[in-house]
Amino acid sequence: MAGGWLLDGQQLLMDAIMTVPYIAAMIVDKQGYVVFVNRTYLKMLKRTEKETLGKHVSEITPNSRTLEVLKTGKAIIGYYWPINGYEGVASSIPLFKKGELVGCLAYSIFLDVWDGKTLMENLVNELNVYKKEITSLYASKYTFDAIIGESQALQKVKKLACQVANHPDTTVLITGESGTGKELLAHSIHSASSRARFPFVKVNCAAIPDNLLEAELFGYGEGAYTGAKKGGKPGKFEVANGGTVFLDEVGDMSLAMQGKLLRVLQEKEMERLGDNKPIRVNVRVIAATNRNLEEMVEQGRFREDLYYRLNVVRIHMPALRHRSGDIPLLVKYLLCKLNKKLKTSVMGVSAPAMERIMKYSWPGNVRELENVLERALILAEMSGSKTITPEYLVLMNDRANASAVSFGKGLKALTEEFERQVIARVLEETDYNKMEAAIRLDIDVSSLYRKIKRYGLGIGKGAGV
Ligand SMILES: Nc1ncnc2c1ncn2[C@@H]1O[C@H](COP(=O)(O)OP(=O)(O)OP(=O)(O)O)[C@@H](O)[C@H]1O
Repeated sequence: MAGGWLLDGQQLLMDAIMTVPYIAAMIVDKQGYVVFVNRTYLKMLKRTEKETLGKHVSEITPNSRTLEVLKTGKAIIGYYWPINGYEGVASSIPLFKKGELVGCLAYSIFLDVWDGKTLMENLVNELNVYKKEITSLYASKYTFDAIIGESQALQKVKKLACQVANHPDTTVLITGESGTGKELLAHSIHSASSRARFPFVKVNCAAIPDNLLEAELFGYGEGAYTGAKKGGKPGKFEVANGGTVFLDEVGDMSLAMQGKLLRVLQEKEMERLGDNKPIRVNVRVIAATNRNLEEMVEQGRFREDLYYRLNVVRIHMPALRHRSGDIPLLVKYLLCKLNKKLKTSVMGVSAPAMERIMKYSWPGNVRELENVLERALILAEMSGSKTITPEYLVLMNDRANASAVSFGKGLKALTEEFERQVIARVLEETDYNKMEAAIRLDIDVSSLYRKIKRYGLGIGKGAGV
């Protein structure tokens, strides 16, 4: 079909173009007579090859700008090209041989015709597969059934959470001590809401340094900084589109980041870093903190306007010591869960061990209970016991012990004892990450190191102090 003046390489290219289903392509010679036309073009023209080859371009497609190109020798890229009821974007490119203009290539991409449609469908299907994968990657892991406890306090929490689940746009603030199940509750709210088939994306605001947190939340554009990924990177707000963003430890966000978050919550729109294209944000925000936000607002450490934006529905997770009636149920549930995880078969807890568990104050709440039981279970299994007895329970600040220790001690010694226990607990909870522990304790890292040395707490992972 091509004219005889084409080079071998060009011939190969033309053969390829000939078979591409969604590109309409035509070549005319320098006078404007058709010397090449592909199948897609013929379908659009509703002509046969015989009726087209050798005809003048003005007769075949009067809206083409090919003749202009033949006159000027300059390419015209991306012009509007209506033909036979279709609308396309065409380009006309001059062809030269040994510096002399020999013709013009005109082509247009039509995605709404024939195989182009199939291509589009394939792309959409592929996109849906990726969307599904992202959703399952970020699927919420828990429902309300996973929240164990029948105390009145917990029932109240679950009832309120169920109600708010039915309002998928309402921002929720979950407060409570560390380990009380705030994240568990956030997952459950998402799972019970109409956003459940979209992602649940968690961001730990305390664990990420400020300069990285912004990119984590909002993503960055291609040219945001040297070495930025091609095409940029979506932030968690974009990934969660349609679903829920869970901002854990929101009280640990810097004031600067608080301002940026507030803007997104107010305008429901954000921009990637280094990119000024606005992106619509359709997510529910659930924030959680173990800090006293009211106090932080008073001290100027938390923005009042953001506080009100987050505090639309407030759910407080009660501390375990305030609902000790839930402990037996939790122990039963956790033993079952841990036996499965550790492939052990420790069946129960002796009455004296349960008494000790019930008396303990559980400063680390359910997380601490789970950790203590895990250790006890391993110790019991190692000793061949099927029951957890008091000697397998390693408790940090047993109330009974605390009062024994406190008896006859001065305030300074008691304060130090308390400080030691708190630091030990936070270190354990943060997996001995000193940076994170220092942030949680609200002291600087150097003084944390001094205290670790002083109290002999240099145990655990990375504790090279
Ligand atoms: N009511 C509960 N029933 C069963 N498991 C629970 C319950 N509450 C908490 N847990 C378990 O305790 C652990 C800690 O819970 P979670 O991470 O939700 O607490 P959190 O309040 O978000 O803690 P932090 O403030 O430290 O992030 C998890 O393993 C969770 O599954």
